[in-house]
Amino acid sequence: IARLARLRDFLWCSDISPFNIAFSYCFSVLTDTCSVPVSEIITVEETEIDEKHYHSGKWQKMAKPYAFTVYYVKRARRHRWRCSHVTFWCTEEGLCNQWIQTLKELLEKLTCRPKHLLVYINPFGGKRQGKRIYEQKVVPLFNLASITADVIVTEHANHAKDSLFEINIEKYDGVVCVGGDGMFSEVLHGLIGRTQRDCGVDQNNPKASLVQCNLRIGIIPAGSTDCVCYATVGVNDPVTSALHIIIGDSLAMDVSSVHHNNTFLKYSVSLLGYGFYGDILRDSEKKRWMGLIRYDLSGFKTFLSHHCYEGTVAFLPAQHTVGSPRDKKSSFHGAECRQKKRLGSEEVEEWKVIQGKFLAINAANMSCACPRSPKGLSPAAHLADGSSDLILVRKCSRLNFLRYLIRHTNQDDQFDFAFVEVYRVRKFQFTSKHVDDEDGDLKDLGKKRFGQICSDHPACCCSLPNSTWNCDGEILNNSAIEVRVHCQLLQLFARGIEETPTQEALS
Ligand SMILES: Nc1ncnc2c1ncn2[C@@H]1O[C@H](COP(=O)(O)OP(=O)(O)OP(=O)(O)O)[C@@H](O)[C@H]1O
Repeated sequence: IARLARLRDFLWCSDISPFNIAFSYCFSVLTDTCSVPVSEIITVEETEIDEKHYHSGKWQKMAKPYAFTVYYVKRARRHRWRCSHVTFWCTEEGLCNQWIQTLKELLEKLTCRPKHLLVYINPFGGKRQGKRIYEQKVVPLFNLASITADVIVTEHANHAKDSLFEINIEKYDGVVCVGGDGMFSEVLHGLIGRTQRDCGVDQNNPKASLVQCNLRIGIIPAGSTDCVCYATVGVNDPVTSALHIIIGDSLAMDVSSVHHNNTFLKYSVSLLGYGFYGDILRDSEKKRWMGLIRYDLSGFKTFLSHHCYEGTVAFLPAQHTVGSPRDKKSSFHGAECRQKKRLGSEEVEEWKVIQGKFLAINAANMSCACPRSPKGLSPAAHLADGSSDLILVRKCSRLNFLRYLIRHTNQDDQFDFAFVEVYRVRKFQFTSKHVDDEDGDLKDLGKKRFGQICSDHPACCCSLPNSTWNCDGEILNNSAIEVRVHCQLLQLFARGIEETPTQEALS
C-alpha cells in the first residue's frame, strides 16, 4: 500500500506527459518495484469522486480533484492472478483525460484480446458449481473488460461438441468451457472436428494433415481434476483463468490423433495410458457414485493386481525436437515451446519396434503435472513441439513398481530404472499380442481366455489379454491404436507456467 501511495503521489506531483509512455508499452517505471505492463492492464476508467473522499485527508486543500482508476493483473501466490486497481488523482481535468485517453488507445492496440466469446457451462461437472463459478467469479471480470458472451448451459453430454458443428463460430473470438477435463475435451473435439469439416479434411484418415483451429479455447476450471488447466496455467483457479482470457494470452498445444483400423477414435492432449492408467480408469468408472475417492481405491486395487500386458510398440522418434524427456529442466513453459520449429518434411522416417510385457505404456503430450504429482508423469515434456513422451514400464516386481510410482512425487528421476524406457516420439502404434476381436468386444474374449484364472488370483502378476487405453480420462474400446502428434493444432487462452515471483514482488 505504501508503495502504491508513493507511486500515486509521484504521479500526481510530476508533470509526466501521457505521451512519454505511449511508446514504451509499459505503464510505469516510476518506482523500481511497481511496474505494470500495458498488456496486463485490464481496463482504465474515469473515477467518480464522492464528497466524503474529496473532503477528507490531504485532498481537502485542493481544488476539485480529478481521478482515474487502472485495473490490472496482480500476481498472488502459487501462480494465482488477481484483479487489482490503483486510482490516480490530479487537479487538472485535461491531464486526467489525457491519461485516460492514452491508456485506452494503448489497450485498443492489443488486438489479441477477445471481445465476444462463446461460453459452454457444464452444470454437472465437479461439485456442480459451474454456473455459480461463472456468474460470480467470471462475469464481473468480463463486464469490467467489456467482453460480451453468448452462454450455453449444456443439457446433456456431447451438447457442446455437437453444437460447435452447427453454430456460426465466425462471430466469436474464442470458445470458453466452464467444467473439467471432460468438458474441455468435448469443446476441443467440436472445434477441431468443425475446422476439419470446413476445410474438407477427413479425420478418419490417419495420414491427413489436420488444419489448425483459428479460435482459442479458454478453460474456466470447475471439474474434478482440471488437469489441463493446471498444466497450462499452473493452478486451477477460475479468476486466474478468466484474467488470462481477458488479456488475450495464447498458448499453442500439440494434439494427438488416435486411430484404429483407419477409423478416428479420439484426440488427446495430455495422457494416453495403457495398462496401469487404463485399468484404473476402467475400474473407477464402475465406482462413479463414490466421488473422487474412487480414484484412490481403484489405484490401490490396480496396483495390487499388478497386471502386465504383452504387445508390440512401434514408434517414430522425434528427431526434430530440442532436448530429451530426461532433461532436468521442466520445459513445459509456453514461451519456450512456442519457439519450436515445425517439422521438416525431409526427415527420414525410421521406425523402432519394441516387444515385451508392459505394466504401463504412457504417452504424455504435456508434463501431466497435478497437485499430487507436481512435476508430472514426464516433467520435461514440451507442450507444443510436435512430440509426445512415450514411457514404457516393463514387467517388474511390485516393490520396484511402487518405487517408480513414488518417484513421481519427489525430486528423484522416475526414468532412472532398468525397467523404464522413455522416448520422445512423433508417432507410435501399439498392437496387443491378443489382437482385438472383430467387434472390439474384448471383455468376452478376456473372460473366455483368462477371466477364471485372474479373478481367482487377483493378486497375481499374470498377463491379461488386453487393457484399455485411458485417453485424457476417457476409455477407448480398442487396444490396437495408431497415434500421431499434430504440432500446435490448438491454441489456449493461457501462457504456460510462469516462474514463481519472488516474495518481494508479491508483497
Ligand atoms: N449437462 C450435462 N449433463 C450430463 N453430462 C454432461 C453435461 N454437460 C457435459 N457433460 C459431460 O460431463 C462429463 C464430465 O464433465 P467435466 O469434465 O466438466 O467434469 P468432471 O468429470 O467432474 O471433471 P474432470 O473431467 O476434470 O475430472 C464430460 O465428459 C461432458 O461430456
